[in-house]
Amino acid sequence: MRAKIVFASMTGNDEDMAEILEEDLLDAGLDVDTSDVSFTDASDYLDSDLCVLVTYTYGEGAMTDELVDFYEQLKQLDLSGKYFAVMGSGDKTYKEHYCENVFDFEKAFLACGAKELIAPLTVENAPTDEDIDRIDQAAEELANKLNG
Ligand SMILES: Cc1cc2nc3c(=O)[nH]c(=O)nc-3n(C[C@H](O)[C@H](O)[C@H](O)COP(=O)(O)O)c2cc1C
Repeated sequence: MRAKIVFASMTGNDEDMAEILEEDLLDAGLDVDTSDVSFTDASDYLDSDLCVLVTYTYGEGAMTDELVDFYEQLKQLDLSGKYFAVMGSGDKTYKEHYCENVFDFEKAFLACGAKELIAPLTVENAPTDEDIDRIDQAAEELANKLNG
């Protein structure tokens, strides 16, 4: 099974999350490729069974240019038969905009026909030990569902 993880990160929190997930999925025996959204075309997901997006949210949910480009590419894809998961870091002081881009991408993947394997995983700012445990558990759930 192949997993493609794409991350968007300005200050490193989402990159850290993506790296933790990558290690977990590799340990679970998946073939994993991880890349920065700025250097990735959404069509790269077409080579994978599991499509993952890990993203920040800035500007009260308005997407940054790098995210808009990727989002527009994603919306053109037919991902039926594939699985996806979304996660990301935000800050609850932004209230209704907390991790908004994570949920924007969840909707986009669903519209592309992909099947969601786990609930969106959100983290406040830098992942704590508890958050890392949650990412580990999410990876285990993903691997079990993919292999089951
Ligand atoms: C100017 C600015 C705007 C932000 N806007 C939001 C927001 O709308 N919603 C949210 O959940 N977090 C918001 N955040 C918090 C970041 O998403 C959070 O710090 C996240 O961990 C950054 O991830 P990164 O380290 O991967 O870039 C904002 C942070 C800054 C500095």
